[in-house]
Amino acid sequence: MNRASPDQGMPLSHQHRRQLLRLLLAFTAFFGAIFVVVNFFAERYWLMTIEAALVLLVLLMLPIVQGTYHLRRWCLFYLVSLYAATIYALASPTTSITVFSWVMVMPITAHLLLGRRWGGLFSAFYLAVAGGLFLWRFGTALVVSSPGATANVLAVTAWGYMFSHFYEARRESAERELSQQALTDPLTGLPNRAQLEQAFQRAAGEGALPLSLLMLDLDYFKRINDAHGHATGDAVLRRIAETLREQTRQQDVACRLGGEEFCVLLPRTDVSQARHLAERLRAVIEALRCHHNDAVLALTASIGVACTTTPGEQLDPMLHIADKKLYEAKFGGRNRVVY
Ligand SMILES: Nc1nc2c(ncn2[C@@H]2O[C@H](COP(=O)(O)OP(=O)(O)OP(=O)(O)O)[C@@H](O)[C@H]2O)c(=O)[nH]1
Repeated sequence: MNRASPDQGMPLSHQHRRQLLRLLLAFTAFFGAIFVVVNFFAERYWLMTIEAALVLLVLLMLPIVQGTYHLRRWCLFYLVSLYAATIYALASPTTSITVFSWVMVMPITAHLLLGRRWGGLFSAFYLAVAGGLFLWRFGTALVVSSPGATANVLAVTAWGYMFSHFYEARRESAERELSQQALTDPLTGLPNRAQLEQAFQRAAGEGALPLSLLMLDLDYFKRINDAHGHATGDAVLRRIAETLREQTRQQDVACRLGGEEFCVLLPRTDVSQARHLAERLRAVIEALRCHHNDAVLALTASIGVACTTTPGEQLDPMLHIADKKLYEAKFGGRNRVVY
């Protein structure tokens, strides 16, 4: 059986982070190997061993992160390993002051891998430790004697931190907004077909059986558009959406499939409960009084009901059945429920 991609159904950033982590692992292996050699000739054997261990670790991680479903854990593991190795290098009395240049890239790395909140916390912790180690190794005398150099280093580090923090905050909110737009019908604000698919997978995954589905289509909607204009038709669709929201339970998912066709997913609902709700919806829609100028628009809906008790059921066959029942309702004279 084909395994689904580990990024399927995840935010886009998940896929980006996977690629970024792989790139970082390759970089770490490459530069780590260089430092193993450098430290060997500098006779810093402990540091050389730690760097060799880091190289080995990242090489082992490379194939794992490609298919893991626990990407966040691996990002954390990588960062902790990188932090530990570099902190050891910062603390080693024999390394040069330039080893502290690594500190500047850590906030960017942590933010891009872990996001605004955890990336921010991780980098703040790392910067505090690195600052402490710097003072411990070189004392305040160096800071006082070269204020220009100190200001440069502090400014670049703070710059990197603020830039990545702000960038991640904006990126996260843009991603939230985009995914909300991609899952919502703009006219009615109801979930769209893509969100129905997700809700169905979730309900099926949780074993919320029996699972029912109502397919609802307004009758002779074209006549409303033709007689009163498209804007009135839109207002009617929004009113129907409101009615569906009011009449359904919190766990139900009412969505607009397109045109004047709606669907309601009913987890843990058997066919008789679903039929009951469908009859109620039909009656409420029939009793709705939508006003246009001085006219009162008469609305009715036909509803098809499908229900499953089978674990692992898919959305498409259920939609197909509900659609067939809806067609029977239309064919049988409209303003009725068929189950
Ligand atoms: N106002 C408005 N009309 C829409 C929208 N989407 C589709 N429609 C219209 O919905 C109408 C659907 O017409 P039909 O498919 O013939 O259905 P109907 O008139 O409801 O007839 P039956 O379903 O057979 O009862 C068409 O006139 C479409 O232009 C929309 O977003 N807004």
